Amino acid sequence: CDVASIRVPETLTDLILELNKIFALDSVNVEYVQTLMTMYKSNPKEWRKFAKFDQHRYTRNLVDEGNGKFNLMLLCWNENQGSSIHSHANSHCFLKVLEGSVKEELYDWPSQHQDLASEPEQHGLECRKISTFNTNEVAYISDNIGLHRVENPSHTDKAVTLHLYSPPFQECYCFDKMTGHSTVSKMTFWSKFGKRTPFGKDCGIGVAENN
Ligand SMILES: O=C(O)CCSS
Ligand SMILES: [Fe+2]
Repeated sequence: CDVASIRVPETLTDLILELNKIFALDSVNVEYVQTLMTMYKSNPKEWRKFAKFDQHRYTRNLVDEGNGKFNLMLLCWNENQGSSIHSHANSHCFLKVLEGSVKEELYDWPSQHQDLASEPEQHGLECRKISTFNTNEVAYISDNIGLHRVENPSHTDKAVTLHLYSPPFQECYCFDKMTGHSTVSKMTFWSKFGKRTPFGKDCGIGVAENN
């Protein structure tokens, strides 16, 4: 895409409006979306109202439902909080860092043909790449790229990330690193549009991991 022709989204509201326009179309231009999300310069004043932290696990806070075409959400990671290894339900997943930085571990899917005679630990998942994304940078993943695990590696600083999933999804697979076994994980929201959702229903992917 011709970067020069992209109108820079000055505010989070601009970005959301532009994303709604883009996803109203039939096909998704991943590079365009990634460029657009990168161009938005994070302004905490615009997203603070969605940023809710939990001492036990990272929180998922719904910001916009993209007219049914995507979910846009703010994830808040206290020090050393992270997700499990997970997939993305055949959807696009864009992740922009709004504050701090996050570490992404990329994994291959477990091989379909597990040699059942071999020991379970030989079915483990191999981390094929580790990346760090800093404020305003945007990561992209989809199931045909692989699985990943995201965490806030800092012992001193929080992290906030903006995630866009299209099509939206409510559950995904999360994987045990040692055995490669997967379970279905239902994903819910700690808050929606800035308001706390009914208590007890909030959970991210898999079990909270404090590294
Ligand atoms: O809880 C989630 O949506 C996964 C965060 S890393 S894409
Ligand atoms: Fe993810």
